[in-house]
Amino acid sequence: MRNFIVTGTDTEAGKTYVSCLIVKALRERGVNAAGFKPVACGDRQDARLLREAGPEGLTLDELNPVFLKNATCPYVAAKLENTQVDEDAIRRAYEALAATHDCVLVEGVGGWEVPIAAGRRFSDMAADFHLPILLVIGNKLGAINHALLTLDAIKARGLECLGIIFNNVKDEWDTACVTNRSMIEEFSDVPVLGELIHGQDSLDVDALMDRLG
Ligand SMILES: Nc1ncnc2c1ncn2[C@@H]1O[C@H](COP(=O)(O)OP(=O)(O)OP(=O)(O)O)[C@@H](O)[C@H]1O
Ligand SMILES: C[C@H](N)[C@H](N)CCCCCC(=O)O
Ligand SMILES: [Mg+2]
Repeated sequence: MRNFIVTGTDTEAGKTYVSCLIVKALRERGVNAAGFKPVACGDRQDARLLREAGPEGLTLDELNPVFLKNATCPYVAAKLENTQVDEDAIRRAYEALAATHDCVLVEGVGGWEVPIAAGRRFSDMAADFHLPILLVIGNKLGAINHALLTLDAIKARGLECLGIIFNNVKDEWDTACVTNRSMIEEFSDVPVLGELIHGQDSLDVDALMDRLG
């Protein structure tokens, strides 16, 4: 099964929340899936949650090769520590995980165009991985713009967008939250592979698995 990258319309869109449900669901279907967090900023909670969802025995460092202490974009966080994001370390850790698992889910950091180094964005690193992309839309007023911009940016890099997961982070149903999905479906040709309500603790991954092949 193909590895893939999970990006989001923004930080806090629910990339980790959705990724953990996906890893769990794939593993329940017998796919030896594991989550990977190349870069964590501020804390390693994403990596801990992905480790909990995945196979036994992975260390945090195997699953999260770069951890920076400041809760900012990786480029700023690295500058504040007089260091740089070590993309070679990321690549080595990813290859090691990919060599021992059927499917590696790579969780991004913040949104698609987040700076990770001078002249480098997360999207540049994603393009170098050349993996298909799953977009998590944090459903709220403003998500349409963020989603269409992200989808256009993914396409502009010649990368495949597997599909969209609509994620209702909060238990709020204003007009925007109710109508956003129809707008995205009308203005984009990327399939919606699932929708999560607030607090949902399982995700049907059949449509995603079909897309992953
Ligand atoms: N469907 C949901 N139901 C309940 N809580 C949710 C849902 N989606 C996200 N959350 C919560 O919202 C917060 C942000 O979600 P999450 O950490 O997954 O975002 P993220 O996109 O991974 O952020 P980051 O850019 O920091 O990686 C978390 O506390 C998470 O538990
Ligand atoms: C620290 C936070 N949890 C994320 N990991 C990083 C978010 C970076 C956002 C940068 C930006 O788009 O302004
Ligand atoms: Mg996260």
